[in-house]
Amino acid sequence: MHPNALLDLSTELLRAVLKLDQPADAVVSAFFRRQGKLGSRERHALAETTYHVLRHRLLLQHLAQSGSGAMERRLAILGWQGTESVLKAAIGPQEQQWLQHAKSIDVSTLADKLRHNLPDWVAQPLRERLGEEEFMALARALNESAPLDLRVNLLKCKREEALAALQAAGIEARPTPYSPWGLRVQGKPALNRLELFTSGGVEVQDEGSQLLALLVAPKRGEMVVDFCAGAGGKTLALGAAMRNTGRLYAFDVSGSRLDALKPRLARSGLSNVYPAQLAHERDERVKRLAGKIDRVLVDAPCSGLGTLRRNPDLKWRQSPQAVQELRAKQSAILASAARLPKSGGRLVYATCSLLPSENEDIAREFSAAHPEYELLDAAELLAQAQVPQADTLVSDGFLRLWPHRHATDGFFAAVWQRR
Ligand SMILES: C[S@@+](CC[C@H](N)C(=O)[O-])C[C@H]1O[C@@H](n2cnc3c(N)ncnc32)[C@H](O)[C@@H]1O
Repeated sequence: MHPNALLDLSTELLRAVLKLDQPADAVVSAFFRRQGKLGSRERHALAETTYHVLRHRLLLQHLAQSGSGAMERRLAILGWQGTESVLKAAIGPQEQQWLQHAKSIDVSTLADKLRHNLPDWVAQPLRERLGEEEFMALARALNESAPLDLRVNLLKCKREEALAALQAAGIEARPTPYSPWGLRVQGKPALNRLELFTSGGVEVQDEGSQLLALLVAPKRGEMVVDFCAGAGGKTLALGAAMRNTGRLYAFDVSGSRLDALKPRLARSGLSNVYPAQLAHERDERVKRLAGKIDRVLVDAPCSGLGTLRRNPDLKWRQSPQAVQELRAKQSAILASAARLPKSGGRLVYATCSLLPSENEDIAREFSAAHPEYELLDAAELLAQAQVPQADTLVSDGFLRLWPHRHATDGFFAAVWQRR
């Protein structure tokens, strides 16, 4: 495609994504479906440019003020992630000059906000929690792309065998530092045609998600509920940890998400999973299982701010009001799910948020209202699950994963045992 046309498409895609009325990945996929003729390199350049602009939106909008032409074109030029020669061929001498000038600006001299590229309402609680230096390290890590992590399905193969199969396919990978099930792949190779993947030997799953399943630690033959199973990332890990025995209920209010679990379930070889759509968190089904369950995972709906490396649009699409509403939902789901565990059973509340308001605050409120639940130390549980350096993953007894410290998405988990 001619460079001019490619830059125009990049501008058009940015215009659609920056409306921020839908998730960026959905807008990008729909755009590529409409532009069927784009080659893989061109798609890569457009997608990376879009994500770069979303990540560095405050800085790039600031720099774009001095240019001329459509704002989205200026942003596409400033954020261009395709080859330099394509961009050069697509822009005129005036734009070239402006770009040179913008690139010569020393970002470290600019206002704080333009360096961390987070909205104030997100930056403030994180800065309070981490202090200035570590907050900036987190902001940098959140603006990088996430590595590709896999979970080895131990029902199908051992981690070393999966590693060898990847190597034989020319894919470099190494064991993840914390999860005994994980492999971190070099680059972003396509995996979906690989026999290891199609036969269910591996699933794509961030190491942090794997650690959540390790905290639930379900055993053979147990009754387990994954209360917010979605497309089943954690369900699959739990089912494999149960060695395909017992009964694992995968609940969710979203039928379409549960539908997305089905092909993954088929690949995984699991037959102990029972997906069920709930009308709401107080559905009759929950009442029927009250007091009968060994382990319950509540992977609650949340702001998703721990996944900004993958979903940078969330920082612009979420709001303090939305988080307030989510908090109410989180408390209601946790309170209802807490009816399920039997005496001695385990309850895990987890999010992929970084905000204390969706994490420690919810967990502490729950502890205060539920004396029948004893808070367990996540570090001890992870150590029992053979996770190395477990104490470095935990603060005040809660699992607290941070992209800048642990190279995982941001995750939180609290674990209780019913007395
Ligand atoms: C963080 S996502 C779950 C991700 C999933 N556990 C995984 O590992 O892929 C939260 C899920 O909660 C579901 N949800 C929202 N409200 C719910 C409710 N009242 N009861 C049960 N699930 C709910 C959403 O549909 C969404 O799939």
